[in-house]
Amino acid sequence: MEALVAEHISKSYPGSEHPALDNVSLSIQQGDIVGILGPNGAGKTTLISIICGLIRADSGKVFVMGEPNSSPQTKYTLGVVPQEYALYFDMTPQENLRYFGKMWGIPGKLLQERIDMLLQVLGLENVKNKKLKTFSGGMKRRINLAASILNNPKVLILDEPTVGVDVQSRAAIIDYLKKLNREQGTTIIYTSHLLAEAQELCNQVRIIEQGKLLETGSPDELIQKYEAANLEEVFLKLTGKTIRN
Ligand SMILES: Nc1ncnc2c1ncn2[C@@H]1O[C@H](COP(=O)(O)OP(=O)(O)OP(=O)(O)O)[C@@H](O)[C@H]1O
Repeated sequence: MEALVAEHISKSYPGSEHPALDNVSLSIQQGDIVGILGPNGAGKTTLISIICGLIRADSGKVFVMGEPNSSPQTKYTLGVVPQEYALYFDMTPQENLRYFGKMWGIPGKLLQERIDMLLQVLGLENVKNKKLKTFSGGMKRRINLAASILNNPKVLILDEPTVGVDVQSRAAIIDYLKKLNREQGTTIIYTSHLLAEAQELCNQVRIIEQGKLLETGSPDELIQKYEAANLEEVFLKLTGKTIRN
């Protein structure tokens, strides 16, 4: 079954010359780890925001686990880790996670077990009683991730989760995403412009540029198709540009 289907999504922001998304369709199978890859401004955040229902597309439809993304069910099946922190900096990791857990209606004992597990696997045990305002960006990202997965979503979407984080946090995040996928079968969809990281993490990638979906496939399929050494080279052959230009 498909975890996510997006059909013919288009979106133009008022006043901009080019559409942010131009007729993008995606189909993502349950249990996949999918990288939505493209340079800055490609339309990744816009696409994710539409999938999550944060902004409206001009046209097109999105289904999550077979249900329209506007259905109340989606609140429980879809988890989102935004680029910005949705956290309280005057509270500790424990307090933040308890707050979010209560919001989800997770019963107290189960909630504490989940919080303890997440703090441990994300390497935050030793700072669990310190206020977030003293934390590095990478540590805040890890708590952002923990807050978004407390509710055990079937589909998890992350917007550039490893950008600007320290090496240790990056490894903790990547390892945890792999574990979540392996052990719970969580479908993981993440945006990135880090092609080497995506090549290592993802079994499927979608390449977007200037609002258009350019390629779909596994990293190996695309590397073969473009006779490339890696995904960086696939992107170069596909667009004539490096991803950072
Ligand atoms: N609120 C907005 N108003 C007007 N234009 C916007 C808005 N948000 C994004 N855009 C434009 O839409 C296009 C796609 O932006 P988007 O943020 O979706 O790309 P992105 O791939 O996520 O890039 P980044 O990696 O920089 O976040 C860009 O040209 C951007 O300037």
